Amino acid sequence: MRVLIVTAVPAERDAVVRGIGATAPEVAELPVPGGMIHRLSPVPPAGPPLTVDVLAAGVGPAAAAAGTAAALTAAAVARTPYDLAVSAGIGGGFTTARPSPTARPTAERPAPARLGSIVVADAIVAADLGAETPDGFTAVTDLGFGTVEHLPPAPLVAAVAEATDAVRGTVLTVSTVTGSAERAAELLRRHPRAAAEAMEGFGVAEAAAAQSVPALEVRAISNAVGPRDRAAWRIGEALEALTSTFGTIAPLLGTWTLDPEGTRQ
Ligand SMILES: O=C(O)c1cccc(C(=O)CC[C@H]2O[C@@H](n3cnc4c(=O)[nH]cnc43)[C@H](O)[C@@H]2O)c1
Repeated sequence: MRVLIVTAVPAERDAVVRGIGATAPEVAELPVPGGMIHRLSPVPPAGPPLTVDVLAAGVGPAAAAAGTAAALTAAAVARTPYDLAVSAGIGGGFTTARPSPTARPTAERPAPARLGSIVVADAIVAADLGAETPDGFTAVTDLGFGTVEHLPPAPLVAAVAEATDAVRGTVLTVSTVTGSAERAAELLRRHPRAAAEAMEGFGVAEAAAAQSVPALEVRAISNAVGPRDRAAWRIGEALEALTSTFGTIAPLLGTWTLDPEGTRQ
């Protein structure tokens, strides 16, 4: 089982590597076109050996897609394809339980994603891929092309969320970080199940889908989605949460396709 984890920046990559490295020392640094992979070999509780490669591919969906595609293609050409691609890093959390103070709470909304908590995406959604029209935002899919959503494997989402006590919900991918209460409310109105926002998940998932590789997104919440308040960011705490989460889930990443006897489904 081979897993590719893609972060935006080296600080996130190092946080993930520290977490996995607690039980599996880094074994190699390998160049791929445009980047450097850090390779680890955690021991899975069952099933075949596990190789986890971690790559910092840059900020934003385009850099994430380019880095992911390069790593996936290099592995496929070497006849050692990846079984899973994971977008990981810090993110903004939707910390309110409803789209606006006047909106009725719905059973659909995930729990609020508080600072330092973990969000696992059960849907990875491109939130600003579309067109502005007189009637408001229209997604590319409503214009008749492309896709705006990728769904990670449900058994893997459940296993990771249960092991880490994470919030499960939609993680939005945006090219512009939300900076106002109005924009946050608009995103929640369009995506009532949104738990977090970041800038890379859809890029990783789109590149993975192009090669029929499943994708997952894991975000540690560093700030609330909404009005800009740099003093309130908790990047250090979020990176620590990322480390602890990947220490916990690394072995699981190799087992989600196994049946109860430990053989591949
Ligand atoms: O300048 C700002 O107001 C601002 C607010 C939050 C984040 C940023 C970044 O430039 C970080 C981008 C980087 O981190 C991820 N991230 C973290 N928080 C968020 C967020 O609230 N919305 C979107 N992305 C976020 C993102 O995935 C990037 O890798 C600046």
